[in-house]
Amino acid sequence: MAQTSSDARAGETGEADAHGVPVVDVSSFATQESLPVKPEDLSEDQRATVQAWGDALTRTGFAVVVEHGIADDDLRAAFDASKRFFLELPSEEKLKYNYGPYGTPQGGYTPQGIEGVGRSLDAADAPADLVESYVFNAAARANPDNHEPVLFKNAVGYSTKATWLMHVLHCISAFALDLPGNFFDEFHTNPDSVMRCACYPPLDKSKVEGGSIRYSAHTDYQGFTILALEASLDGGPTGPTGLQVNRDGEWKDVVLPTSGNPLVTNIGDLWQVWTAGRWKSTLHRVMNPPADSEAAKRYRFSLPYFTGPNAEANIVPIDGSGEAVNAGEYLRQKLDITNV
Ligand SMILES: O=C(O)CCC(=O)C(=O)O
Ligand SMILES: [Fe+2]
Repeated sequence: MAQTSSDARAGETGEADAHGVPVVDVSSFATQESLPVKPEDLSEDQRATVQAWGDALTRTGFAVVVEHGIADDDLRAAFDASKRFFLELPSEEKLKYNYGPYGTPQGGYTPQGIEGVGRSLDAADAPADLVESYVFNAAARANPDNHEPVLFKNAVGYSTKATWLMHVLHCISAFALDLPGNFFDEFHTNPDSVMRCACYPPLDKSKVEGGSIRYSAHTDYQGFTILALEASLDGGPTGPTGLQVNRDGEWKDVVLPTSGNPLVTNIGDLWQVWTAGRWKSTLHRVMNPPADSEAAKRYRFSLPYFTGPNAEANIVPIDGSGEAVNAGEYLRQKLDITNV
């Protein structure tokens, strides 16, 4: 049964809702072998899921998805490979997989000090973020020989599971927008999606004093972001995740529910265009833990998967208003301005 944390899940996941990001159980779709196309084919549970999903995205542009069917083992394997890459490989080895600045067409590794995601929002002097990352974009996935094999296998392996979830979210979204369930399929036959492995090292005081945070305020550029946080695998109360969402000018901590394998999802700019602003591409950031706290001494790992439409797709608002945006050109233009 679909539910948000404001009803039956309240006892369990109240914190997440209290912080403004609704929790949506997507099992009524995710467990199906094929996805429904016509509204009359929806079960009662599916209708409730559609309603909860549409409400969440209209209110916040964010939803914490639970019961999505991706196994803990797939996520754990991807996190383990990411930790091995960032923590165990020497810098020279990691740099073998650097093919240029963040957003370089080949994908690969970007050390700290290069990307300042705040620059994507016209903040041309935003400092570098406190993060290193490894990106498997479509070109990287097509050229395994150019990439670190253990990370490739596990991160790309996980991304194939996340791709099914993308289809599930598109189907639920289409119904929530009064469209046929397969409306978004033709725009995702060869999706320009990006699997990103992010590592936020323990805080370095001098960089913090220079104004850097772990990942500065930005909106995501493409379709849905499906974000896995390592804390979600531990099964216990997690407290603030570091991820903060801006609601009405105020920063709110995202806190995960303690069951259901939560994944944080949000829409990027292209879906705001698609929905003619009905759903918002919401500002978010990864804030530094308090100085000298235990969390400030720890690494933080996350696995954001950005679902792109096909690079050549033209995104036209579904209500016919506004101008078309070319998906590939929009992404390129954003990536090109995010390096320090
Ligand atoms: O690491 C996170 O929690 C979020 C990262 C993020 O917002 C992004 O990669 O776009
Ligand atoms: Fe983001």
